[in-house]
Amino acid sequence: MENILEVKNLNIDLITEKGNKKLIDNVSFNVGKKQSYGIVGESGCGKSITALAVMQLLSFPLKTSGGEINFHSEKESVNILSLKKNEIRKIRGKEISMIFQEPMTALDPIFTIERQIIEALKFHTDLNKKDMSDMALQMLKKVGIPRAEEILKEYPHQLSGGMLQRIMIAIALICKPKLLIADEPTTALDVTIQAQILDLMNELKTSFDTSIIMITHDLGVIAETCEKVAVFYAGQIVEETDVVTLFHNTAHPYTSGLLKAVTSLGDKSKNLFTIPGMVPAGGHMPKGCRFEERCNKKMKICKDKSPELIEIADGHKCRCWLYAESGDN
Ligand SMILES: Nc1ncnc2c1ncn2[C@@H]1O[C@H](COP(=O)(O)OP(=O)(O)OP(=O)(O)O)[C@@H](O)[C@H]1O
Repeated sequence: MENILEVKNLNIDLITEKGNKKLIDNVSFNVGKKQSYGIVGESGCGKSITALAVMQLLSFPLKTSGGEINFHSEKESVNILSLKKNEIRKIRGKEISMIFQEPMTALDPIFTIERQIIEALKFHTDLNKKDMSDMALQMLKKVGIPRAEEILKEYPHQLSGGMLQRIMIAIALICKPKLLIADEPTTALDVTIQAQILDLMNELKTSFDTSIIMITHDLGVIAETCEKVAVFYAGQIVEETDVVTLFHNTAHPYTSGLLKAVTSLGDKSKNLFTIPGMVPAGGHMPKGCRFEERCNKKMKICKDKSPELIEIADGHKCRCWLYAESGDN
């Protein structure tokens, strides 16, 4: 499979008066053309800042401190990290779009829905006003908005959270981007609306041939939408594989913990399972495995030495001493 995005040894630092703290540590992954790639992990693992780096949207006190983010459009291949501001603007919103968790804060309360949808068209195309309005209308219909003509003239506060998220998707897709990054797109919504939005994204992915990076803390969302998954923990990838293997042949104890937490939600006879402890904060990483303190399979070596991300089976990578030859007690 050809790749649309190749992230190589990405490092992101937090700049502080006492020096820089590494928040993302040598993260590498590839997203295939037309593929849905999931990034999953608890809050604070570095999912969102990785996505912001792909859009070149990190701002002080965060900065990329190494690596490459190679984006392969139809026309050319570019390293996003080396693009100037005017160059990334041509890609952002056109070739790569992003949907955020909170549509209400991402939309501007003082502009109509129509104005917000055609903003990207104005910037990236030479279409006249009538054609832009027609496209906005068609797009609203595509994302399942009823009374689309009327809604175009309305303002964000007049619409429900589910409707606003559909509008965010319409804005993100209006220029037919090759890559769509969805950062917790359903977290703020009711469960039934969540399912509708995920169905819609799956449908649109097929009709627009878009690759998707789905960022979530919810393995249920991953199961519904993704083909390949990276599990993030404390600024590193700890497991990467196809979605079926992730659920049926789980390797990393952290992934097992996340899965156990989801399955215990559906079983009323059991207490809710949570992984004990917390994700270590950036700049305070332990010397050994970052998950060691919380791990129910830890060995002596885990405290002393950090494991590498290695291929444990075809296309299945894991960062855990359980799978390394030298991982004896
Ligand atoms: N603007 C910022 N200033 C300082 N630290 C930040 C900033 N943004 C993120 N961080 C830190 O970077 C780390 C990763 O944050 P990030 O938001 O990427 O996590 P996440 O996995 O996406 O979690 P969430 O789902 O809560 O957003 C965290 O330790 C967070 O505190």
